[in-house]
Amino acid sequence: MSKQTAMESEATATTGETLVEVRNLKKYYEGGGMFGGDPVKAVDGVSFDIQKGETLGLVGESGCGKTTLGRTLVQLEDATDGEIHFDGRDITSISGEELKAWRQDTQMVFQDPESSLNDRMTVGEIVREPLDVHDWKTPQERRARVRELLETVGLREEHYYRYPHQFSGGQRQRIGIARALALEPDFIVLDEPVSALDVSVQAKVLNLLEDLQNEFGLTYLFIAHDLAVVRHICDRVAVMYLGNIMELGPADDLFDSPSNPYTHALLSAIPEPDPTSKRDRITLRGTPPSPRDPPEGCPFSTRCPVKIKPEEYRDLDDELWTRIEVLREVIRERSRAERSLSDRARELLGMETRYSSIEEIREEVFGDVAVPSRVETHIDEVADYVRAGKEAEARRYLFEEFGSECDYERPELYDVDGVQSVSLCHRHQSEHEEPATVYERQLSASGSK
Ligand SMILES: Nc1ncnc2c1ncn2[C@@H]1O[C@H](COP(=O)(O)OP(=O)(O)OP(=O)(O)O)[C@@H](O)[C@H]1O
Repeated sequence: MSKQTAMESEATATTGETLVEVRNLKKYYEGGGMFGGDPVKAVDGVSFDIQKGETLGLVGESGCGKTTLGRTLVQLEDATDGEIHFDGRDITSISGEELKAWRQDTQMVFQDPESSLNDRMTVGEIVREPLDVHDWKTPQERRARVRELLETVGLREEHYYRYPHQFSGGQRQRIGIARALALEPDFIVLDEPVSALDVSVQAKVLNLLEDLQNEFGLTYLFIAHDLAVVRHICDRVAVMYLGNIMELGPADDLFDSPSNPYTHALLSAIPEPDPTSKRDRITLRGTPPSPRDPPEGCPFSTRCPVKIKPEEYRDLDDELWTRIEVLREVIRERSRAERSLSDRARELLGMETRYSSIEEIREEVFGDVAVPSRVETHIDEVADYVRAGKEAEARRYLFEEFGSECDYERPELYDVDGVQSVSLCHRHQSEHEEPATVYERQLSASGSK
């Protein structure tokens, strides 16, 4: 398995002509409130290319940064750092008239056709607005263009003077698509374009999007939750977690043989259409960390079921290792939670608070497993810190004692499956077992119990 930088691996990810090149893109939202606080790292250094005419899918759990990435690509948000090249030009550094001219080439279609269309404007006015803003040709030509666009998306001429609320969800989404097409863009970000629609209508809108792509040579970034839809419509798929792209590859390869531990987990959560088929389900513990306080190493390290153990604990039983990880997660959650003044007061007075004592946590986590003394002494230390109210120190202690490269080193993107797919995981280094191998072993062990 060859190790590459993100730039190198993405440059070779696909063959065709490149339209969009994204390099180490970051979008941070500065902390609000009186004291500022840490920024929300919504997009935290992503690199990828989009080829002309392709549909790149972007998937991941709610809050992982998909919409922010889409909005930043079309410059509805300013990038905090990094570069976005369109046809070779870095558009993060343009402004004024140049930016306005470039905006014609890129559009965004939003999830909710209910709220994204202005109900006080007629359909004709909504679709015509971008033409007016850009002073496109003459008023007569604009009207003719709108009529043509309505027909292109399967609406009728008489719809011109109606209002959005007079249409169904599917028809409203067609209005949004007609508006996005008005200035003949090259690139469209589709942000959950069919999620709000009935299943029967979803297929029609997806077919329309595919037809439009073929007719006008459009390039799409398709953001979605529904993995079945993504597999159907996308050429390649990028999997996002906590502001990072964990894996990117051709749709069929990624769905049939995922490389990244997070992709394995995400795909295992898809309901199986055939009830007799037995697919192993991977349950992830805990919740994703706050994007204000992401892990230092791999973004997925706090929840990864196949995380690399540090050298000195490689012989430890998997079950005990999982419990140590659970303890780390509990302490992390506690150090993250804001304790109210009344909680602090009750604690100082020795009264019951909503926080379990470290003794209770210990009993719950390690009560039914044998803990060797070389581990126990460290848990004792951690308990002392927690009793003294020093959760941050307890967390640090656990990090230093039980952390591995997954905790303290950010992985590179590695080539997996030849040159088409890349995955962000230390396990792709030759000295480690591949994620799929470890998952298989874990699943066969749990099956034989
Ligand atoms: N304007 C903003 N100010 C501060 N934080 C924001 C802002 N917009 C988004 N975020 C935060 O950035 C992170 C990424 O949000 P984003 O909406 O991009 O995720 P998403 O993957 O699109 O989620 P969903 O699937 O629910 O739409 C979240 O933690 C979100 O709370």
